[in-house]
Amino acid sequence: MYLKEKQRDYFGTALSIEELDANPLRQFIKWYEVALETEPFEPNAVALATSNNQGETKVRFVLIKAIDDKGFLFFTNYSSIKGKHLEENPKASFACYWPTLYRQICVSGTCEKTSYELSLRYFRTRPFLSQISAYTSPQSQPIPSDRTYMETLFDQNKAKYASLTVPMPDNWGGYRLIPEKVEFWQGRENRFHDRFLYSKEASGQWKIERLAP
Ligand SMILES: Cc1cc2nc3c(=O)[nH]c(=O)nc-3n(C[C@H](O)[C@H](O)[C@H](O)COP(=O)(O)O)c2cc1C
Repeated sequence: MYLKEKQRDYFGTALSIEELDANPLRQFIKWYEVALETEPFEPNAVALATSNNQGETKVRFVLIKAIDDKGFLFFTNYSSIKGKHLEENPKASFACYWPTLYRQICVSGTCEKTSYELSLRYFRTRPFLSQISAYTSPQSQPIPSDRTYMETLFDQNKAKYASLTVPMPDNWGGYRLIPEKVEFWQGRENRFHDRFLYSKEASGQWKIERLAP
């Protein structure tokens, strides 16, 4: 059965090599700032793909919380499936799609854990109840099917830490995805898109190539 679609043509404006920043992280930020204005929800949501050393793969969404001069930062539970995958195989990719702009960005590279200090600094910026949630949840572990089990734990921890600092769990923190390839995709009319791929060369320089749509 074919799916009913809400298909549309893409009317993005031309993207040329001249307007691209030499650094893909800066180019990402340039596009992100536009997406912040046009996307109704969470332009920092990206589909993150990981795999283990058996070749099993999984993709799921995370929020990119920061970009520094090395890469893209997201935060999670290190005992989750992504955490276990990245322990075995630090290679990962993510893609984001900004429909209002007809734009996609695909990033692949290698993940490293952020420092304890950086993870803690971010953990402390989270609202109290989000800290309680991270503290309470053994993310991605099977738990009793009745939701009251987690809600009881949540309420107990909320009461326990009401006037205390919530400890950041030992297995919670950030990853930095250090890019090796970054592709900027601008949807154009008749599926005749503009695509530019940045590849990191051994010298550390970025090479930029146009790809066929
Ligand atoms: C829009 C969106 C953003 C999300 N952001 C995060 C995030 O930043 N960190 C996180 O651990 N999970 C986030 N999640 C939940 C993950 O998709 C996933 O369910 C969870 O991390 C467990 O994944 P894993 O077992 O594959 O590691 C988000 C989900 C959605 C839909």
